[in-house]
Amino acid sequence: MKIFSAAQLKKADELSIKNQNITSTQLMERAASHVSAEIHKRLQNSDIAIKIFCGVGNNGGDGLVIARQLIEKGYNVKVFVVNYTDNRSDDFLINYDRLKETTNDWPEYIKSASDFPEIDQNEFVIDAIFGIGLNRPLEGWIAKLVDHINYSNAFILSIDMPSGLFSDRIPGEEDRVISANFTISFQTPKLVFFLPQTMDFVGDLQILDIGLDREFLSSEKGQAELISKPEARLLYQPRKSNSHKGNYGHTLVVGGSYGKIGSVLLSSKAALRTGAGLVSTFIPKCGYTILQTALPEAMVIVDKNDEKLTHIDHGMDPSVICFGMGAGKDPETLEAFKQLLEQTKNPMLIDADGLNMISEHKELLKFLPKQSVLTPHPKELQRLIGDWKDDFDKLKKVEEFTRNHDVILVLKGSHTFIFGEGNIYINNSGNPGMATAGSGDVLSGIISGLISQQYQPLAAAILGVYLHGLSGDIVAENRSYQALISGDIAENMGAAFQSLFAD
Ligand SMILES: NC(=O)C1=CN([C@@H]2O[C@H](COP(=O)(O)OP(=O)(O)OC[C@H]3O[C@@H](n4cnc5c(N)ncnc54)[C@H](O)[C@@H]3O)[C@@H](O)[C@H]2O)[C@@H](O)CC1
Ligand SMILES: [K+]
Repeated sequence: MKIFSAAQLKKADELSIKNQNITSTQLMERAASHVSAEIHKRLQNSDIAIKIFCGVGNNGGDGLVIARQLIEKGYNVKVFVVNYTDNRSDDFLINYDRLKETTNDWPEYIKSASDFPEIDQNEFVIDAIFGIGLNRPLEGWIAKLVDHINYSNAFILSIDMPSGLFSDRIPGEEDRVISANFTISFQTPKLVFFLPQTMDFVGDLQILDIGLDREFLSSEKGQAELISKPEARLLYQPRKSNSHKGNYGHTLVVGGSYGKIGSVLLSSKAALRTGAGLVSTFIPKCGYTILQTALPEAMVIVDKNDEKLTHIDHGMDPSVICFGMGAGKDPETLEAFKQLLEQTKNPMLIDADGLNMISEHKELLKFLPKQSVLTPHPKELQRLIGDWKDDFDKLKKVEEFTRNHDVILVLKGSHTFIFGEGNIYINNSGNPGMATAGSGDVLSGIISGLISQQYQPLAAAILGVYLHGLSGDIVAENRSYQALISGDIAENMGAAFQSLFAD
């Protein structure tokens, strides 16, 4: 699903009105009807007290339509107009009149802090104060109203965006933003819903298709693309029945040091479970018995050194090399890594200490094979590209980095971002249980396993990240977030592949 800016959404809005020959009031009615139907489905005629806070623009207009429709269904609704200006949007005014025709309990006006209603924690608050039209931080009593709502502990549903959240910048530390439990957003998600600095304001997220212009939505380039099952499924390459292991490539996993052989084991197992035809490992001698015993499907070649990598003479022609897990940063390992980079022409996957060595020796960047996949977590990224001002600045800097070095970058996080070929992809699978040791090693193995099966590196990164999260979701469902360990993610890749096509 594409993610559009506020300006693009406004354009989609206008085009829909024109091409579908409807009025903006009709579009608002359609959008808000989807929301009230959703609320009705979940509340099931409950008699919970609903307080709807409406701004005086179109987000407030949505709130008025939702209020009218819920009142018509018999819900206990009280409407408050957050009167931040005397200028009302046309659709606000039309729906204000319609609401007054529906109920004798007219909206109350909030013009200062003395007008704030009490909000009980057992009530249900709908936040329709500001949407994508927000253009400056909230001030004065409006900022205080946001605190008042947030501190009530009532359940908060935000319409389109949590009020106070900008669609194109990070709020300042003093800025007030509604902390929603749930956000229902129109047509496409907004980029800020997925950025680490702003995602917590959003709560659970639901996107409602309000029928905006299809042609525009499909032809317009988005700011980013959200990867859920339908998008991931499109990347999948079926296996031919007439094939042999040679068709699925050879992944060479290089890494490990004394005490850290498990990382190589996890990556190798994940590559095999993802479908790599052959997996070999190159590790220090101390890991030989461990690997041969724990993973008999993998071949093992050992370094001359017992405890660390010093000379990576693999003597093979692998489809992809997955480097860095548990490798450490010993000077001899650094030298061996440098030689490996110089010798390798195929795209590589570089993780963990591979990334750290590059960060400390930036001259290595020029030896990176084109289209290699780098998989940093935020700290590793910071070492690699330096500091950033905020999450928007980070996106810009990573895009520049991937362009300058012709690489794919997978920025791991609760929503993992994948950067490549001028685009940003945001992963929508996975769960907090996956914040566990070795989870990244498994991801490296999965992506390498896909590259070895001739997926393009970018496609391998996007699909690999999605499958990794999906497998983690399947494990968490059976085992809980707490009990999930990274080996489970590798073990459950089969269920993840099956789930990709389950519905
Ligand atoms: N596809 C779409 O774009 C649709 C949009 N609709 C709704 O319309 C909303 C956008 O409506 P508007 O453009 O009227 O904007 P908003 O309702 O978000 O904001 C209203 C106005 O408030 C003023 N304002 C901004 N920041 C302020 C601040 N800090 N303090 C005081 N005043 C401030 C601005 O003049 C702004 O235009 C969407 O979020 C959505 O809820 C829906 O009705 C249907 C379809
Ligand atoms: K809102």
